[in-house]
Amino acid sequence: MTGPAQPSSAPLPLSLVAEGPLTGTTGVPGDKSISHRSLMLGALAVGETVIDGLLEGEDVLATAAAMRAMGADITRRDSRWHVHGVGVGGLLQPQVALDMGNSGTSTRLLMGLVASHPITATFIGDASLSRRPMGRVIDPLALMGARFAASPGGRLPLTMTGLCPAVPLTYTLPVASAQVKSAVLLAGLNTPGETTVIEPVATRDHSERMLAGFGAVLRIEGTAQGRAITLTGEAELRPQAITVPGDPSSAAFPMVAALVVPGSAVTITNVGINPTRAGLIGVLQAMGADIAVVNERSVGGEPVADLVVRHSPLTSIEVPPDVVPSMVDEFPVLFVAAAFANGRTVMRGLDELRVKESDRIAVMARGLAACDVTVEELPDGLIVSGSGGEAVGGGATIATELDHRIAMSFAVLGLHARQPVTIDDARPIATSFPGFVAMLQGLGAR
Ligand SMILES: O=C(O)C1=C[C@@H](OP(=O)(O)O)[C@@H](O)[C@H](O)C1
Ligand SMILES: C=C(OP(=O)(O)O)C(=O)O
Repeated sequence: MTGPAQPSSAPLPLSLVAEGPLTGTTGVPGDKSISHRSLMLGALAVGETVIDGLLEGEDVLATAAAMRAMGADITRRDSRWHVHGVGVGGLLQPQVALDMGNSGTSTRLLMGLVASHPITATFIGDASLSRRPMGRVIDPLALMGARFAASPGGRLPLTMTGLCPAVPLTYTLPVASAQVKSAVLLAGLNTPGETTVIEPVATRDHSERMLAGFGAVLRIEGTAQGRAITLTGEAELRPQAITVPGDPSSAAFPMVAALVVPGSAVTITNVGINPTRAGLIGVLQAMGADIAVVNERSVGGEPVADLVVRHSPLTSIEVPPDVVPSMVDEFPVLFVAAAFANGRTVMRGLDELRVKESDRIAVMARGLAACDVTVEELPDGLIVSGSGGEAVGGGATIATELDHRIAMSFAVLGLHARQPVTIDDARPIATSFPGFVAMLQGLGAR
């Protein structure tokens, strides 16, 4: 098996500054979670699925390449993506290793798909992805009958062979993870009988919404153990026309930038506000942020709104741990907002941040300290003592550790720092937010 894929180009240092307020209106690229799922389900429907607003980031392009390698026909024409699927049960044996790049979502969801097809697939990824735990999906998928040869610690590179027909399963999630939930449900699509996932804590529900939209039979019940999602297997999916809303996890960056740069007023249009994703808005509002959620509507079965964000004095709070799943990817940039708040912002229950593209608690704690922000790292969180709205020290070069959210978070911190903040490598930003720098420049950053 091959080792982690290496980036081909040279590191790209980045430093952004704001010499005045950020102003204007911007959109953000399509939702990454929804984009992955639209390609995967389109690839399992017979007929043509057309996708508008797909995120053309590297993570989603890795999913597209893998679905092509397993038989789907996926093309981009007239700024739309056209997917001709193979039908549930129709995935072909890939002839090459599936290169997942930096993307945990691609890897874990595709492992679910492979698990109930009679094919063997090898998954590889970059150095960051090759450190991330896959045991959390291997465990339930092995119970369904898939076989695995993984690298030590249940990591990539790994090769797996699916079982067809697979064994239906009732599985209670041991970690709050939409990726694990989705992997089991996707495996259930080509499995006879009913597959049930019970989640003690609700996680993002894009898979459930989209499976229902494609015509799968799905039942969702509240139980004493949590939310139980039951999928009837051997499903037939009908192709769809999908419009992908803007990604709230990407909108988080201009949102926090506008809050912390004095005098700013920014409108972010077409942002997904699915309650299982929108936790950051409420947390920032509880800190005193002036964020108006306007023009609420529904796009492709998902709630969407425009966000009008004005520079605001922020006050520290203790963030309730039960909001964590609804904003799990937004904590790095919330740490940045906290760096400008008045007082100590306490954030706990963040164990999952340690197994993302980087250890996001440790990497953020180190970088903030290097920029003269006082932080206290906890085993499961971070306490940030803010500046009360003043510019932070800055003046550091941040190691982004192949983590797009670390890179973007420190780019935002640098917008209100006395000395420039330099990101050692901006290339990871392209995994989720191509156009990030141009977006901030459009609002007045330099
Ligand atoms: O299902 C998804 O699309 C995602 C789920 C989350 O991961 P976990 O399931 O590991 O919490 C999130 O961090 C990731 O960016 C996308
Ligand atoms: C954790 C993330 O993504 P993934 O797990 O798909 O790599 C993220 O986008 O912040």
